[in-house]
Amino acid sequence: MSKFITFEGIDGAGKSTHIAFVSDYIKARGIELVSSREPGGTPLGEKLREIVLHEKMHLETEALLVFASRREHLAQVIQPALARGAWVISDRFTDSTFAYQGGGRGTSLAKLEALEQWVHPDVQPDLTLLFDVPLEVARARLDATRELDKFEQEKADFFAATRNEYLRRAAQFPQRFRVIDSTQSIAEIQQQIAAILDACF
Ligand SMILES: Nc1ncnc2c1ncn2[C@@H]1O[C@H](COP(=O)(O)OP(=O)(O)OP(=O)(O)O)[C@@H](O)[C@H]1O
Ligand SMILES: Cc1cn([C@H]2C[C@H](O)[C@@H](COP(=O)(O)O)O2)c(=O)[nH]c1=O
Repeated sequence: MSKFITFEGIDGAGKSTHIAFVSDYIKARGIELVSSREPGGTPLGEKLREIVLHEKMHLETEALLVFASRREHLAQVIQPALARGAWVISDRFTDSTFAYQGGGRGTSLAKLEALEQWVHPDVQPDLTLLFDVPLEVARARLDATRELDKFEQEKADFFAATRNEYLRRAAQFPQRFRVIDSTQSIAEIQQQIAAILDACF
């Protein structure tokens, strides 16, 4: 049976580091896997990603654009894959919108819930891995690696509110969220993820 798995966390929490591991772990069981990301995942979505990550805009414009990218992603990639029985992993999904646009920017959660109902009333992840770290740890990891985009340049308050909203949602939806202490070593985290995935097979 198909599964939809999402990876979440503040920038630098380490989620991208574990996607290859999860991908190999699932494929080793002979399962067809589609690996994607948001914003993006389709040619149109990738164009929207460039705009969202680099242009300044009204906070609600930003929320609308990430949901526009998601609508296309669902139609072109996620829903067809799930319908044929494949597993899908997505580097970010709607929890990112609640955390970044809702928690970080302060867009009304009721408006985001309305958009969620519009764009994917019948689709929710089966499993969401939330990579959780203190802001300073995430920031140090980012500074060590790359040029920062619009979100990554935000201040500590923004990321504190983003992280809080993630943790609030994890408490709200405990059946699908698994919170991973991402201050652990990569090997320890992989061991924890393997145990979580084993429960899905
Ligand atoms: N558990 C860990 N311990 C030490 N370093 C880590 C750990 N996890 C990730 N890193 C390092 O931190 C940096 C950021 O990791 P990664 O790109 O996976 O973060 P991310 O959460 O995907 O960030 P973004 O959302 O901005 O893409 C990388 O250099 C990675 O090697
Ligand atoms: C899906 C989604 C993403 N974002 C932000 C969060 C990140 O800062 C970037 C994506 O970068 P990554 O390195 O690929 O993680 O986009 C957002 O603000 N809202 C969303 O819905």
